[in-house]
Amino acid sequence: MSDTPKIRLRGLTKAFGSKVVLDGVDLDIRARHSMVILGGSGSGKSVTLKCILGLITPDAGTIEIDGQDVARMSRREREALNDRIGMLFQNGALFDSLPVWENVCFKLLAQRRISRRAARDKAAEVLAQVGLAASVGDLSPAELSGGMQKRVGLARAIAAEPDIIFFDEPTTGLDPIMGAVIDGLIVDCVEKLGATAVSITHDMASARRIGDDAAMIHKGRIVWRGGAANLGETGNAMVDQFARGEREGPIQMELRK
Ligand SMILES: Nc1ncnc2c1ncn2[C@@H]1O[C@H](COP(=O)(O)OP(=O)(O)OP(=O)(O)O)[C@@H](O)[C@H]1O
Repeated sequence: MSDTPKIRLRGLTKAFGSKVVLDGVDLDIRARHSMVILGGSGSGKSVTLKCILGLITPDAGTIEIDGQDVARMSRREREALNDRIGMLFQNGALFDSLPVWENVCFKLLAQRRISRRAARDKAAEVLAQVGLAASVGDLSPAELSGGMQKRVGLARAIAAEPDIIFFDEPTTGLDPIMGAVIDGLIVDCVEKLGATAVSITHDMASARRIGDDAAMIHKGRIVWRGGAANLGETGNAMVDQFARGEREGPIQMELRK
């Protein structure tokens, strides 16, 4: 079973009206590895993630997690799977009505896996991992800077020690040093927690730091897959143009409809 990918996508297709966004996405994501998904704006990265998360139902194709087709799961099985998934949303997506510590331990509290007293201690511990003082736990998310909100979002994503973690633009809006700190935490999630990480990023330095594997999506299809370390020098003209941010190359900017 060790060769079974953590996540296996085959022929994933999704259209919104007449607009085909995913056009047969095939992708294997290795267990306990970090995969970075690259692609231009509007290429279908977030829609792919939302399909895996069960937030969007694909029109066709299969999604297998640990070899199990998610479309065939009972509601209870799907819920159990979701409990094993952590997600860092692009904007943090914190609940403003709850203090930071409750945000961090939201899932553990909702599942009654932890008492409120223990949750405060757990929140302090996880906040320290992302470089925030325990006192931040008593603040409201509205009182935090964007970068702090991002770190709290990361703390929330890892607090329940998930098996799979999705990161949507984890370093956007952070200063370069904090970006490197967050990258280090993502690597730790994989190396220390044994999680499988899937990240969407436009930050190539970050992609090289956090990724074992990388895949590029273009016009709703995976057009390349390889190691993340050599992004920019892969020999694939499309990937290298994208990774180097060059205007000239096979990818032409299209007017957005
Ligand atoms: N719920 C939806 N209804 C209609 N169209 C949608 C919906 N979600 C996404 N789209 C469209 O699907 C296309 C792909 O969107 P997606 O969010 O996956 O892009 P992306 O690759 O993540 O881009 P970016 O890097 O800009 O975030 C876009 O054209 C978007 O407008």
